[in-house]
Amino acid sequence: MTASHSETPSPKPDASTFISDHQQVDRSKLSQMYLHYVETKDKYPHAILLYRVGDFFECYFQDAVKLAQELELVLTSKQAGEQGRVAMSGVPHHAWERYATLLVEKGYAVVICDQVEDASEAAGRLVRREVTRILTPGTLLEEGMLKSSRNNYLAAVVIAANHWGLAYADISTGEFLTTQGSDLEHLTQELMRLQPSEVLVPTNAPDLGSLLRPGETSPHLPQCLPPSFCYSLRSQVPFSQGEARPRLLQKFKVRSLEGLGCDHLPLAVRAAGGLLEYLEDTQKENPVPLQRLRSYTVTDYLIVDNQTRRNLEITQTVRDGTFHGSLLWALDKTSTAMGGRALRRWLLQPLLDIKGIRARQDTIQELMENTPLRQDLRQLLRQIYDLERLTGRAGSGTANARDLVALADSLSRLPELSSLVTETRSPFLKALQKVPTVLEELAQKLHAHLVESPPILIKEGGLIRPSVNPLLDERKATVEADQQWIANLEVDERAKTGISTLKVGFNKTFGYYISISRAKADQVPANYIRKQTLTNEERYITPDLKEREARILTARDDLNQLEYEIFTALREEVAQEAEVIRNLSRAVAAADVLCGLAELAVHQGYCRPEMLPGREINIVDGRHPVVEQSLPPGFFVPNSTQLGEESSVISHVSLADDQGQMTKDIDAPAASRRVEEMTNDNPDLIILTGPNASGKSCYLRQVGLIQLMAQIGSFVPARFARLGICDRIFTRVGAVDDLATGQSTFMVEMNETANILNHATSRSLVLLDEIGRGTATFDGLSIAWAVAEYIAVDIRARTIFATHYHELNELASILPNVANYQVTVKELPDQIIFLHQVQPGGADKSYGIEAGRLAGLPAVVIQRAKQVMGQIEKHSKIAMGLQNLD
Ligand SMILES: Nc1ncnc2c1ncn2[C@@H]1O[C@H](COP(=O)(O)OP(=O)(O)OP(=O)(O)O)[C@@H](O)[C@H]1O
Repeated sequence: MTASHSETPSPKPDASTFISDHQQVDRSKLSQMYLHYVETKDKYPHAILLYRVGDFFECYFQDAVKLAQELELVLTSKQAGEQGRVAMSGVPHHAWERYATLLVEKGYAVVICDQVEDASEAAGRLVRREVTRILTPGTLLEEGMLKSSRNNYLAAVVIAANHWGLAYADISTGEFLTTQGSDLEHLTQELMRLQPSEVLVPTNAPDLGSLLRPGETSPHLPQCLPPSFCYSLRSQVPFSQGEARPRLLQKFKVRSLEGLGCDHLPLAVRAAGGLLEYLEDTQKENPVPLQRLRSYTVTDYLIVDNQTRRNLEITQTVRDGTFHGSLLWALDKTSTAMGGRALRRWLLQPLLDIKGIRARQDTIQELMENTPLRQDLRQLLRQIYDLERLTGRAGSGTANARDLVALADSLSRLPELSSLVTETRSPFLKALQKVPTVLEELAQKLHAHLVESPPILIKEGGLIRPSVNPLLDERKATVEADQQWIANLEVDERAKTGISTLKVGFNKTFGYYISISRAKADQVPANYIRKQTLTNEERYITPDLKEREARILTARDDLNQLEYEIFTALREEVAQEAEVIRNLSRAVAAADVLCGLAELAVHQGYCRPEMLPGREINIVDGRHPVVEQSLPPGFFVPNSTQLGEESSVISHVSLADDQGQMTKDIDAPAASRRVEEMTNDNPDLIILTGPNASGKSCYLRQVGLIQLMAQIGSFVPARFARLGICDRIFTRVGAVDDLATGQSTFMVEMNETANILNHATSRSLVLLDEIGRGTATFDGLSIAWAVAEYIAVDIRARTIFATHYHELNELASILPNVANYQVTVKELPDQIIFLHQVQPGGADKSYGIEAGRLAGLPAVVIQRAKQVMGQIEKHSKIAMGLQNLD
């Protein structure tokens, strides 16, 4: 490796000594190769062009500068003909995937221009080079570039006034969906759920084709699109109805879009058509097989906004963003990569449909009751590789022989899987009963053709078994005979010359040669022609040897070529069956998720929640699914929850308090009428108090997680649960300053709270962990009070409101659908013991001063704090004070 390609940080290059803009060169003065480079670069102005030169992929001009900066490589220069020196940096060719992955992760598109013939074939002329691959963040297929546990989505959006269309595809698995809606907030939430690696946006920007990296802005990007994604600016044309529609019809070979369920969804169609055109444009070399387009409606699923997904730590923890410690971590007992991805999708898109939920529950129950079946299935599933992605690679022509062997191994497990589920009731398991014969035959054929452990490279032979193809066998025999001749040569020549150390060797430059130590050089026969002198040896060739060599190399090339052709034909056969394989893969993935959830339910002692259309949330002895798993067995203290039961509605509870004045004072006659009908035995809103670290947040999240788990069809960590379906789960927990947008903690908190108040319904679950802490105490308390009152009276969302403002406990005295609960502690003279038990009643004091005392604040400060506290409390009877308002 030359110093120019080493991975040490680049010293500041002297840019005056070379050209670093390909537009500025006089092309007539460029040598042939550089001319080809700049012409190729013209076609891909927005991507980084990696150009194969011998053992390296090199970049020149501006790309060289970018590559060196981004990957901390040395930036140097190279003579490019009469034009002079141009900026250059590069990476070793065998490691291109690693470097390209880093670039793509940073939001760049990468174009690979490879040598498509051997330098020796070029015989003096310019080696033929072609663009073999275009990599963008949303169009990856290479195994090493993708995370097996999650989908890699490419999305496309079309926005027209307040309406939007969104299509997305994972080209590695073939999934392709589209939807549209009329609330831009839903579009943002959908994008946040999908976390696409790349989003296509039709614009009339002058720099079409450019890729905005996360955080980069453009006036052409609609405001509602979150800045955290990569955006590809595309022309409007393929996103027009006139182009999108026929493109979809042609792609899926249908006469009308009705069959795809999107006939009535013009924006969804436009987004899907635009996405398809992008794939056709960027994947010309390797067209990817996509599954049939499906359409869906965002509001058919439980809406979990990004904030809530984050706060409930569904796929990663808030503190350090790790998978370990997330809900997915606690629930994932899947055995296949496909199952792992499906579970993630389920968690990010829980259901509203009770029938769908119950079908999943029934399967889990069946698998829990039938332990041998569950265990056999899991055992077998573990032997199934990532069929979805293997098929994708076969379809796009990027699979190697090992991929096909893995695919064949997996396909040949399917009949066993099918025989396990012959007696099952669940439709999810029944879907595995029928394995199409064509797949069994395909597996047999792949096994019969390919050797058991083929090499990674597919153009260098060693892939195909004997007796598959007579011509191949013949060529193999010739090559073997020639190789034997070479092997015998060493023995023969030793005998002939009497030189016992004589060896026959091979290298790329000289081909076969005879090596003799220099000390014996005088004994060399006359027909030996000296080719090279090394310190201790001389290397010779003979006319015979060269003649043989030419034959061997040609025969081997022919052999390898034939093997390659047989292999690509097999790969093509797999691609033909992509749809059948993927349909079955989906069934395997779902069965895997349900098996895993059943296993989890058995081992963690989960119960089957009874799912109802109403508003009730009744959890007996619920546990936090993640915290429970992080503590030693039996350490987690279970707690119950009772919220929003409709059956308990009674009609004669007056809003008036003991003094009989409140109905008038709240000044909300309509609301008060509704409130009159409720009881706080089954409240809508719980005010939860308790000292720091007593377990308020944990309890709050536990309720949210149980509800969410129930709506993906899972069993839940509780002794008993009866749960009404929620339309949305909202959370607000202690915010951190949002430095990126320059918003203060308090503004973030207020924005989040406003979002909840504007969108929650009586079917929503709202979890509030402190409101109003980021401002002056009285402002904060007043806002917290008003928010709680609004949610309880106007929205009637089922809510748990954890707070240190124990003044909020007074709300329960005036609103019958509010109840106070506290997390209990035991106070000893010099410590507080956390019992983690949630019990009815409000904490009568906050423990802040107590905590200060235990932390060692001077006694006089503590004493004074208590006096101040006493004074404040005298004046803070809020409910009574409100009575005096007009
Ligand atoms: N039910 C429980 N059983 C056992 N341990 C628990 C339980 N609930 C909480 N804990 C433990 O107590 C710790 C503190 O809990 P949590 O963060 O919920 O307290 P908090 O009351 O919200 O505190 P703060 O008011 O400071 O935010 C948790 O990390 C957890 O380990």
